[in-house]
Amino acid sequence: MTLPSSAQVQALISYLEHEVQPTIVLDTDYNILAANNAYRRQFGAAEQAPIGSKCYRVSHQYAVPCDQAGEHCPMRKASETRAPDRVLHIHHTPRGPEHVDVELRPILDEHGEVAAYVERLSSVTAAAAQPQRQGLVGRAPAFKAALAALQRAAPAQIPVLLQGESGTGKELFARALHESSPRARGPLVVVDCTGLTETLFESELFGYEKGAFTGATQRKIGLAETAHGGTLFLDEIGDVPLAMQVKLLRLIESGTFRRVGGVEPLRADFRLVSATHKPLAAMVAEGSFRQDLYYRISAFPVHLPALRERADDLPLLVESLLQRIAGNQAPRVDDEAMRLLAQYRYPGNVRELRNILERARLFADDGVIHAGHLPAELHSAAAGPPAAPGGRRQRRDERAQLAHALAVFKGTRSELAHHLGLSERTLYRRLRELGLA
Ligand SMILES: Nc1ncnc2c1ncn2[C@@H]1O[C@H](COP(=O)(O)OP(=O)(O)OP(=O)(O)O)[C@@H](O)[C@H]1O
Repeated sequence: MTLPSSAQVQALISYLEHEVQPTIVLDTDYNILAANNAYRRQFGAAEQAPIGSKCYRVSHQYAVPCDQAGEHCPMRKASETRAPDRVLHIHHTPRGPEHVDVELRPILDEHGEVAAYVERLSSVTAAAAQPQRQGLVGRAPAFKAALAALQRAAPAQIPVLLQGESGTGKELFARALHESSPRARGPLVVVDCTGLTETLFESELFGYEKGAFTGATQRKIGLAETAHGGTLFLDEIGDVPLAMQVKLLRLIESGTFRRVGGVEPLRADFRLVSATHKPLAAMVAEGSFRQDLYYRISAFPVHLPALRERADDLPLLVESLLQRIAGNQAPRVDDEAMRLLAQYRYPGNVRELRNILERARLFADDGVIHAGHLPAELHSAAAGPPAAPGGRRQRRDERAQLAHALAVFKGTRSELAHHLGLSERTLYRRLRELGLA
């Protein structure tokens, strides 16, 4: 393989020097040949370019290329396809580990062989890979897949559907998507579609004119109008009454609506993000959700993993949540307590973990959370048979955990739901599904 002549490399480097995005030039053996000004500022140690170093050593502190360390290597793929590749990696940076969007382009020589690569990097601000006091944190593969999807969807206008169990961070993801989009300066308007009657839903979403109904003493602007120039987030869209779904469809398709009691068609320009924990496709099949609306809202579906699907993230989440709950007084978690936390299956996901930690830290007089500070269901989960993959075993575990919580919890169902990090409705649904109601 011929390397580009040094004059060619120099021309390329001088072209890239003033690119605003951090960029490096690599040879085919993973050596960094050059790094531009933006790279030195953002990723260079003491603003120095790591010329001559291997990229996997600099970015990952690996001794071998990424693909030999179990990660996707964009260079390997681009050398096979001779086409650009883009991946989300966790890079070692002067600020600690960070999610980085890596875009790699092969430079071909006159024989069509790859002679060098240009790699552009951008720090992902939507989520952190190290403990953080706010926003999304995570680094497990299932979390990275959801984050990579968010990165792809954010710059576009495409409607996004976030699907995940209660407490998986759907609202936090919607916020991150909005903040990473070109509409970040516009409003993010959250509509909770749960428990709204038809009339209430319509007046909330579209607003009403003065005198539209008894009590409408003045005009009210609806949430769709408020979202103009920003993002409209319809949380729990599976709960929208059938009769309202057609009006919602019209709003989404044409961007137009009428205030209740109004005649004038109005227009709102927003980006639509929806979320649900419900199986919308199955609801379409049984006729409780409109198929046309489903296709409209689900152009870009994103699966948000349950906490048990991203068990590697537990220590990172525990540390972040404790910082959020207790600030500088955040307690430590001892090994036995961490072992119990790691074995539990969290039907209420991150919200349930947060509630468990919020309670446990009130017992941590010596600044350490011990196993005895954790609720009974975590102890019984640890005493049970080891969890094995597979739906039936998982269902059995969840059933045992919920049955135990029901038996030992002293408060009301609504307090139990809060304790488990579930909404009351979700708790009732789970109990019904698991035959415990
Ligand atoms: N990846 C994450 N990193 C940090 N915190 C998280 C993460 N995911 C969820 N949380 C926290 O868990 C709690 C629940 O998150 P959120 O309300 O976004 O979930 P949800 O899926 O919208 O829940 P629901 O379906 O019940 O409305 C919040 O306190 C949120 O900050």
